[in-house]
Amino acid sequence: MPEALPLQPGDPRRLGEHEITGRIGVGEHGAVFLGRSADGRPVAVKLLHLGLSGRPLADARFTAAFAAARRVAGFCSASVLDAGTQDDRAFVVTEFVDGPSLAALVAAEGPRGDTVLERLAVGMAVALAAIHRAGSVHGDLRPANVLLGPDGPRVTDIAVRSALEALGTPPSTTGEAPYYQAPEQFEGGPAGAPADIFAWGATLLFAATGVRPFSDMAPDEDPDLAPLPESLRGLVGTALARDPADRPTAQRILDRLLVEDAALADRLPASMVAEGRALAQGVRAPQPAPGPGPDEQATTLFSAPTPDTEGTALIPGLADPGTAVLPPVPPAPKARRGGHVLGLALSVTIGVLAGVAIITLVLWPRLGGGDGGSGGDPANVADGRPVAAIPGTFAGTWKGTAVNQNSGVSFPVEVTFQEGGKTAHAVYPKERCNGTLSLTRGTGSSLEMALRIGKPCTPGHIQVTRQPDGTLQYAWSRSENGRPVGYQGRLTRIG
Ligand SMILES: Nc1ncnc2c1ncn2[C@@H]1O[C@H](COP(=O)(O)OP(=O)(O)OP(=O)(O)O)[C@@H](O)[C@H]1O
Repeated sequence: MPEALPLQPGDPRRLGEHEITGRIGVGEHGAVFLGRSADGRPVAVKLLHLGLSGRPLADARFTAAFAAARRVAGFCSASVLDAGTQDDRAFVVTEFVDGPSLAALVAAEGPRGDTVLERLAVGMAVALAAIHRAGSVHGDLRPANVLLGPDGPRVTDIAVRSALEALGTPPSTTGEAPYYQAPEQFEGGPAGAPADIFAWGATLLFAATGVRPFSDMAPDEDPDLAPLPESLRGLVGTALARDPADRPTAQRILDRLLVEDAALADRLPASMVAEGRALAQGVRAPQPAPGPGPDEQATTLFSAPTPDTEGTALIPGLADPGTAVLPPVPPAPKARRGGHVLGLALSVTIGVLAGVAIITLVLWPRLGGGDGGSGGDPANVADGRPVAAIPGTFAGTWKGTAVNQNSGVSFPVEVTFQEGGKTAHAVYPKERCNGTLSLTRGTGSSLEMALRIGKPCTPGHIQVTRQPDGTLQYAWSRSENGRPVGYQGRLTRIG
């Protein structure tokens, strides 16, 4: 089984048919657990934060939302294996993908080069063509939902957005989702197949530049397409058309990239090309059996030399996403918790670095001459030396979404650190709170800070910890009536 962090008190031990064995991470809508299916395969189980009480027919509505998605097969998507409800919560089970998300990799290492962009373009289009062909819609394609597995990109979270909508949850206006949404979605229109195509283009531009191409408002300017390889520029331009009718279908994208541009097809794994061409022609290709490691074709092609310096740059290791998570609430006294949690994260990290990181290095090289990314130096994430002031690796403005797992409430957080300072500035935009974080003690990789903040926000203890994927874990805690309470989230550097 892949590595994951241990389960916490209160975490489920079983969801549906699936044994739950560890924690992978927490997102805006749910916690993702590592599980084992009845046949022993590793699976990822997303348990939504949302409670179901008071939502009539929640079980039927939720499972129906995945009916079409469960028919999607293909090696560029994380297949939906099951969906259901248990103890007032809804869960969805997908194939486990052993690799970081595109968002995490770009945050840690910077933009990707042409070869990777072409693989991503085709891989995501293969996934979308299969999803649309099955009569489903992704609804929330973005860099966090593209996992970079050993055998290629895999699109995950298929139909989760429509399942949330089926439960009466309005589309998220916080977090990352709005930055990749098509104009029609801002006008309250449906997230149909053309919206997925818009998100395909926006996600590729993010991968090419390392920054989001649009703001969280309806896109109103044409983005600069120059950072994309010439092979993708025209297609991404039309994918980002404001009128959904002007966008190509996923099938048309595959036709252009794999049938009309044979040179591009020569640079990709043969299995990906075969599946893409079959989908372009409206037939289903034979499905490759999902394998745990890099297949022969993928390895050959992903490690092929390229005109730039891709593959030669030594990228510090990235760990399994599971290492990037701390327990939601400190279960033990503070001093022990810091050491225990960090030690735990490190031991898991060390265990997987040799596997995932080496595969990631070889298969997902960055742009030659890139700036090394905005996420600091993940190789030194284990820096346990005490510090008296904020280290340079924390400097900058970081943004993300925190989740209170007890209440299920999520909210955005923004924190700005200055190198050499002893305080940092925290903003909770939704609550309109500004606070000051004062360093109480810390190491090169983890800072303990006291948060002073006015109502409606609450002061408390903050622990900010650098993660192997270049993000920061931001955990708030305090004791209420002798009981620890807390929230936490992952922050990505934005400036
Ligand atoms: N199928 C999967 N296999 C392996 N890891 C996964 C899978 N799905 C999600 N993860 C990992 O689990 C963690 C949490 O994922 P999640 O989807 O909740 O994050 P998010 O996209 O930021 O949040 P949300 O989708 O709720 O807005 C991430 O590290 C993600 O890479």
